Amino acid sequence: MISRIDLRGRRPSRRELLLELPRAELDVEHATTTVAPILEAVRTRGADALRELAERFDGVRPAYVRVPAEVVAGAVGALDPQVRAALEETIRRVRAVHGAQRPQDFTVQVAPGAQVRQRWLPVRRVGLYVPGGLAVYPSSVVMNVVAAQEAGVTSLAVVSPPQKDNDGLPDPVVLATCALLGVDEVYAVGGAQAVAMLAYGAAGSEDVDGETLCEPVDVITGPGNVYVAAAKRLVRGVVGIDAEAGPTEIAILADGTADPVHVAADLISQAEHDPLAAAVLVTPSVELAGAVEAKLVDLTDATANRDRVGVALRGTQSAIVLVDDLDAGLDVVNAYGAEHLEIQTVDAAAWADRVTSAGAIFVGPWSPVSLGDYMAGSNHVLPTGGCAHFASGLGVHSFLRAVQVIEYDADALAAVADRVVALADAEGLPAHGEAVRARF
Ligand SMILES: NC(=O)c1ccc[n+]([C@@H]2O[C@H](COP(=O)([O-])OP(=O)(O)OC[C@H]3O[C@@H](n4cnc5c(N)ncnc54)[C@H](O)[C@@H]3O)[C@@H](O)[C@H]2O)c1
Ligand SMILES: N[C@H](CO)Cc1c[nH]c[nH+]1
Ligand SMILES: [Zn+2]
Repeated sequence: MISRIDLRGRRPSRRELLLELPRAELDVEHATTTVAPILEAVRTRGADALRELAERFDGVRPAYVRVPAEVVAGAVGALDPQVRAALEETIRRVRAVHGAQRPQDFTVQVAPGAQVRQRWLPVRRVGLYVPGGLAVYPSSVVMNVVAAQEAGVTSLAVVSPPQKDNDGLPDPVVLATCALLGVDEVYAVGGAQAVAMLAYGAAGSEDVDGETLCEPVDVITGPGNVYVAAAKRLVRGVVGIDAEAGPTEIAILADGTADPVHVAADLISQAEHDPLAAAVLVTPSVELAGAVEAKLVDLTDATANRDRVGVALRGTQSAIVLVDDLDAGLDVVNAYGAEHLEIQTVDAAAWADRVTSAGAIFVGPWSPVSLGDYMAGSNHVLPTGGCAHFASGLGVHSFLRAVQVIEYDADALAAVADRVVALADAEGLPAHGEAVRARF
């Protein structure tokens, strides 16, 4: 079912690897043509367009576009106690890790009386996307909200698609998780239309035409399908966005010591997200490759989302890549830049230290990706499609800006006045120098 790519006997360059490695055929650029009219409809027609788009894409007309605060708060009462306990532990761990992420302000005295300070400021208001198409994601509420709260953001709006089986409200556990985190601004809006509403704001409350339904935000974060990714690409510049976090990817670098059942189970765990999800095993062990192939067949047959898993594993985005040794395997995973990379080898931590590109790295046999999805304390909103080569996963930094504050006294300015004038003249901008001279 899963294809093989055999790189044994040769050491492809990075350029060749990028051509040969499997990758989801996800055309975000093409999807922008589908979503551009959706953005325009929401920008110009607000709540009316949101209700129509929900009917068209989610199959339900939501009773409320903005979920009433009492409905959000009331969802906690209906939570299964075990799910509530699990959510509370997740929140505790994610908060502990994200609380430690806040960068320090600093002041540098560059000369006597001359100082430059750097302050980190949270953005004013954020829009947090929580997917809800093929599956629902209360855990993504935690990842988005806790990161924003730990950055110091005070105005948070959560959006998630209306669910047919919840009267057009978002998933009940999503609502309850918002309430547990103290968020009461929640919208039953999904897909590109949610991104548009957050970026441009929207008018048209439940019963008063023209009244503001949603104020625009400064930053939009969160994972989603190709339409969500395309909409985020289109509104970048109107608002800030995080890295593209599209269909899930897992790569595993494993040697002959890895347990084939663990490797196969971990590949399947991420393949169940989406028919476009990518599962890639990189190994020098032909025995492991064969055993994993066999286990993939057995475990896929037995799993609930077998149809999605089967499509994802057979797709051109998934493969078992055979290499000569772990050094060659490291070249492969570094060129691939997976959203999630597991290292299941002897001396796993040492191999992990040599990884240069991955959204998150899971080290050794006891750190599966699904631990990170829910409970590790790390963030599960991670860059996909090779974006890990230049972008980080979601974190406190996603909601912060650095502002430099410059303060010189008279002597400190006088000490460099001639130098400023020299540079201003060299650039043909003498008024810059005159602005300094005018002070003396
Ligand atoms: N990278 C990460 O950090 C991360 C984390 C969690 C989930 N994910 C990924 O997020 C994705 C979630 O996708 P999903 O579909 O389940 O939920 P989603 O909420 O992203 O998408 C559902 C929405 O898509 C829109 N839509 C559906 N078909 C459309 C069409 N033909 N035209 C325009 N809009 C359309 C609808 O408005 C619907 O509300 C999965 O691919 C999953 O792997 C990624
Ligand atoms: N694996 C997903 C990130 O790509 C996150 C997730 C949430 N729930 C389950 N999994
Ligand atoms: Zn997952």
